[in-house]
Order: sequence, then structure tokens, then C-alpha cells
Amino acid sequence: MLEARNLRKEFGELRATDDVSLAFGETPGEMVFIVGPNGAGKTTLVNLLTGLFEPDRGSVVVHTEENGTTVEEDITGMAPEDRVEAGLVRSFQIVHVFEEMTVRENVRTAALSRYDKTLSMRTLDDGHAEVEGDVDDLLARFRLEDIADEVAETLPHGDRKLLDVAMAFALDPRYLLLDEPTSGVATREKEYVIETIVEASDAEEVTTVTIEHDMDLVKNYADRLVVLHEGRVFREGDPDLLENDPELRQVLLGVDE
Ligand SMILES: Nc1ncnc2c1ncn2[C@@H]1O[C@H](COP(=O)(O)OP(=O)(O)OP(=O)(O)O)[C@@H](O)[C@H]1O
Repeated sequence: MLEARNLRKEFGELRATDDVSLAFGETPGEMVFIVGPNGAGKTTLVNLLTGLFEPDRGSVVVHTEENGTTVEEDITGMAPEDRVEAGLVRSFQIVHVFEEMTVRENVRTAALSRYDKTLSMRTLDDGHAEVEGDVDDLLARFRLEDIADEVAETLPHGDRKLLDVAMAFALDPRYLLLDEPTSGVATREKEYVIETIVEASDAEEVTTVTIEHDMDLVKNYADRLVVLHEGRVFREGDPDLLENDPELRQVLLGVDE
């Protein structure tokens, strides 16, 4: 489980995150969506969880099962790259791929970065087969097999996004944080992108925390919903809240009921 405890982040006078306490992954593999109006503090929260920002108050804690007991690790001061080893991986709103490489080369590069500490010349042959096996699995999981030899920059945005998330998956996350994975993706491709991510996360029991503006996607795919408003948790719970809570609808959609 990944836990935010009383997180606060200020930019000058502005409190972008204010006393936010949340837990992700109490049910392993759950899909949590973070929603809220512009400026609510969604990206700031993800930046605090992944270590891009340091909180002014509060902490980030990872709970792990070891020999049947739960061990708590405070990762608040840990650098983002070290958090990857603690199982926390993120993908940004803007796709980060190697544009001139093929899809397969991109996924292989990400997979190798996980192995680079353990591969030596002596084990290269064994390691090679293992890496290529992982690459094939990831290509299949993210429905990228048929375009594995295409160059990344030539792909439609939906496939580029899936490649980006496949590369995040190559780092073997337990918690995957996604900042608007469907931003810039054509409407007809959005469901396909989210559905592929949901299937991959379910299969690997990866807990996914996703910022999303498209409420239809949230309704269809969220196991749980977190609504941020003015830096605070405004609501948390079942995605049905989107239908049944007039105050929430007002905050999100500006709809007066
Ligand atoms: N690095 C920064 N320096 C100063 N202010 C910032 C910084 N990052 C965010 N903010 C401010 O903090 C508030 C929350 O921003 P944040 O990007 O977290 O909101 P958001 O909910 O992700 O918004 P959006 O949906 O528009 O992406 C905003 O008022 C924003 O202007």
C-alpha cells in the first residue's frame, strides 16, 4: 500500500496541497482515478508521491509484506529514481519515448534499465533471453506486437501513449501513477488506451493512480474515485458519486442542481 499522510505543499501564498491523507492499493491492483477542476492540486499530489516535489509537511509511506508482517517505509526524502526501486513508477502527461527508435527498441531500452545492475558480461546470454522474453510479453500486453518495428515518431498518439505506459511497466511497478494518459488522444481511441492499461494493471496486480478529466472514462473504469478541490480531498469513494452527489457535480462540472 502507498500512503500519503497529511501532505502539504505551498507555492508562496498558495497552498496547492493541503492536509491530504490517502491510501492506494489496500486492494492490490485497484484503479484509482484522481479528478478535480483545473488547479485543484492533482499534478502536485502526484509530484509529491513520486518525489518530484518535497512536501512542506506530511510524509509518503510504502507498506510492504515481509514474512507475513507489514513493514512501513517512509520514502518522503527519497529521490524519484530510488522510488522506482520501491515500486513507484510514473508516466507524464507528455509522452516520453525515444522518437527515432522502433517500438521494440523503446521497450527493450526500458526493460534493460531494470536489469542493468544485475547483468554482467558473464550472464549476458541468459540475461538477453530473459529481457527479450519480457519485451515480447510487454508488446503483447499493450497490443503493440503488430507495430513493434514501426518508428515511434510515426505512430498515432494513442499507440505512443500505450508505448509510454508499456515502458513504465517495464520497470516492474507496484504503483503506477499516470498523469492524464488520454490527453491529446483522439476520442475514438481513448477507451482503447484506458482499457489496455486496465487489463495490463489487472493482470499484473499493479495499483494504478490516474489523473483524468474525461468523466465517462472515470465512470466506466474507476474502482475508486478521489476528488480534489482547492488542494484538499473533497470526496473519496465509489465512482457512483459522480451521478449521485449534486455538490460534487457542481464542483466538477459547474452544474447547479
Ligand atoms: N511549480 C509551481 N510553482 C508555482 N505554482 C504552482 C506550481 N505547480 C503548481 N502550481 C499551482 O498550484 C495549483 C495546483 O496546480 P496543479 O497543477 O497541481 O493542479 P491540477 O489539479 O493538476 O490542474 P490541471 O487540471 O489544470 O492540470 C495551481 O494553482 C498551480 O498554478
